[in-house]
Amino acid sequence: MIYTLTLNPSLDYILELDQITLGDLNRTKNDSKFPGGKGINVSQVLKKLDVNSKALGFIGGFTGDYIEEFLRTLKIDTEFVRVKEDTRINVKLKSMTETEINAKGPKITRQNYETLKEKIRGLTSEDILVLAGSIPSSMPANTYEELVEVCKENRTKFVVDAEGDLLLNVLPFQPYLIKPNHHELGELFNTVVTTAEEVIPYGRKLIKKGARNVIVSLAENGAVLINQEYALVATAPKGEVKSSVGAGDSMVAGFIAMFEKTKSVEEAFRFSIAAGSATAFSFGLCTREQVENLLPEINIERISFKGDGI
Ligand SMILES: Nc1ncnc2c1ncn2[C@@H]1O[C@H](COP(=O)(O)OP(=O)(O)O)[C@@H](O)[C@H]1O
Ligand SMILES: O=P(O)(O)OC[C@H]1O[C@](O)(COP(=O)(O)O)[C@@H](O)[C@@H]1O
Repeated sequence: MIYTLTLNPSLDYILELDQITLGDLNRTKNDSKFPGGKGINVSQVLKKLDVNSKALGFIGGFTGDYIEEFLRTLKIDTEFVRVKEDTRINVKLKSMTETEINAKGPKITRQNYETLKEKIRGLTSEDILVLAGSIPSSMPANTYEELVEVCKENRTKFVVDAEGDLLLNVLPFQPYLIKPNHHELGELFNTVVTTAEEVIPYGRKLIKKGARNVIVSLAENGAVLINQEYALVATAPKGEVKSSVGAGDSMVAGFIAMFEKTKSVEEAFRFSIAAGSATAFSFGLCTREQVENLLPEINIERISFKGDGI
């Protein structure tokens, strides 16, 4: 079974405006609400790709009710731990550029955390856990390390999509896949990386630290997959971006869905890019049909590291 873990779910509130003036009254052209948070998005895209998963994490208040109800109508299994405060609302401003304001999230008590941890202890070597997104600020900074340690003990394969130290600190536990975007990769090494060529050496450093596969996404410039043996450099399809919220999460879901089916890293990678772009070209998340239509537009070049050391 695939489990997704969203410690900090969100109700994403997407506001479209022609332009935004700070300090002034602004009115929207369109607005929409989506249940979000990285793991929840992964579960939703998996479902669209006909793959079942169970969503775990913390949920609270009226925003939490909305998310649970939404997932129920999509027939996505959930086993959330209820918390007292409301699940956060993340504001996404879309005008000439995209601006995001992600809230810090509700208070999580020690007891809430223990209840969640008990669920993670129940996973086995047959399961995959996707740990995705930020952690509420009331939780200890080493939360992900503690959880992946449990995975390691139970030989549960795990995938991590998180930023900064949250990501760096899980690497010694050998995540099967991590997916920083190029900004996040640069921040890990106090530098700026923009091209596939610049990404590869830093991606290899993450492999050296323990990751099995690294996908670095480059938005409209595609993505690079790096592992011990090779790098795959892929282009992204061209299209009109409606909202790129959830594009990265769609990549993670696309990779897992196709890898489970074919066990081919290259096919899974191609599918993951198509899923990311299909979401960027939609309001909300991609559909299977949109993903399949984009597959022929993706070119992948393989660079072998044989005899190159790491
Ligand atoms: N403007 C775009 N045009 C085409 N594809 C895009 C665009 N933006 C995002 N994507 C697709 O979504 C993937 C993830 O996007 P990115 O913005 O890098 O990740 P994240 O959402 O994690 O920040 C990219 O690798 C690409 O396949
Ligand atoms: O947990 P974080 O890092 O605050 O991110 C949460 C946000 O990420 C999202 O899951 C989108 O992520 P991506 O655009 O990286 O795929 C939103 O739905 C949500 O608002």
